[in-house]
Amino acid sequence: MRDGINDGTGNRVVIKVGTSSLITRGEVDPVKLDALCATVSKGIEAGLAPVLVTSGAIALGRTMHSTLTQDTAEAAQTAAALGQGVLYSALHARFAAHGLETGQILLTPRALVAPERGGGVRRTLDLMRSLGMVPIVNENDALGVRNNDVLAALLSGFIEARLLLLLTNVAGLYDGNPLLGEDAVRIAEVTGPISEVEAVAGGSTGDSGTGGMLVKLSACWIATHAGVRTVVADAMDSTALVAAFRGDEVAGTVFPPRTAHSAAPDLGRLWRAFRNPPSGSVVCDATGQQAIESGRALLGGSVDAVKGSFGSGDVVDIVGSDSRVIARGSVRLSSAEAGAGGRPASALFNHCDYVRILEG
Ligand SMILES: N[C@@H](CCC(=O)OP(=O)(O)O)C(=O)O
Repeated sequence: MRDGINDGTGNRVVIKVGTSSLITRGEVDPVKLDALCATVSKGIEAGLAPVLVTSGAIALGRTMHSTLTQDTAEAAQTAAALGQGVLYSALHARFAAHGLETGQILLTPRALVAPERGGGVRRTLDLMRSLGMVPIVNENDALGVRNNDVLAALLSGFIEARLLLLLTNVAGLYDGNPLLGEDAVRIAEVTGPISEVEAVAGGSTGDSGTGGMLVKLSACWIATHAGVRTVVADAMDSTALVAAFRGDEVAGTVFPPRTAHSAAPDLGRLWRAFRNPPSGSVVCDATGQQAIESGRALLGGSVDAVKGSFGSGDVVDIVGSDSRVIARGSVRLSSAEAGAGGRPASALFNHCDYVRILEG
């Protein structure tokens, strides 16, 4: 039963807040933090059970040591090691002032996509929820700095959330960059083909987080293909959570689920297919298209053309002869191997490791 606001399972929501919506000039911003506390408090008053995913550790840590401004993975990881404690103590103290008890969980995508690792995470979240605590999640950056939007999307599928709310410093997806004063129009709802939406977002660098809007879309595709409604909204709008949950008008962008909610979405497959924007594409013939539509292996013999340059393990689109993207996945063969002209007989994807693209 997923319909009632207070039915025990249907009230779960994941709220992700980006660096730009918590940190100003290298410090936790009290005004932004209060806006987040107000969002969460209003959600709890309305009967929701929020899990928070917050960024900001790297930005905080970089200001603590001059060498940590370097653009290297280890500088970011060390900055996160310094900044995480400061970030969490600020969150813990301010939430406590709002009467909310919090607890910190550091995760990686792998902990959510591998069933043998997820049990402890699930039990921790369940107990925290039953004790009325707000879990505050961040990526365990020492194990690899990736992207918290994607982590939050995986978490929303993992807990079968009713809503993923991505809070940022622009109120949704625009067809330009409103922060640069461009005459940009907000897109209220995204139901069209994902490649068209990405083409719009590619020119929209409105969000100042690590990945910008294009990477945020990767998270939207993971969550909506796991059956979770996703909304991108302005972090300062503390009414957005409850409005988005109720399906009321929100000053943001709504991504309706692209599949019926599945009790056990294949999060590993969704992660591999959508963790990055695609590096290229393969155009397949009618036989290949039929194989994809029935979930079978796409053989090299069905590839008519290869576009872009990609390596084994990269994300690529599978395009039908009508130029429509029909699937996306983590490819086994590089672009050189797939397009060598010899039309290799072997499968392009390990274990049919692609996700069929579903329109909203
Ligand atoms: N774990 C990192 C998150 C990095 C990240 O994804 O940042 P953002 O794009 O601002 O959500 C941190 O706390 O800084």
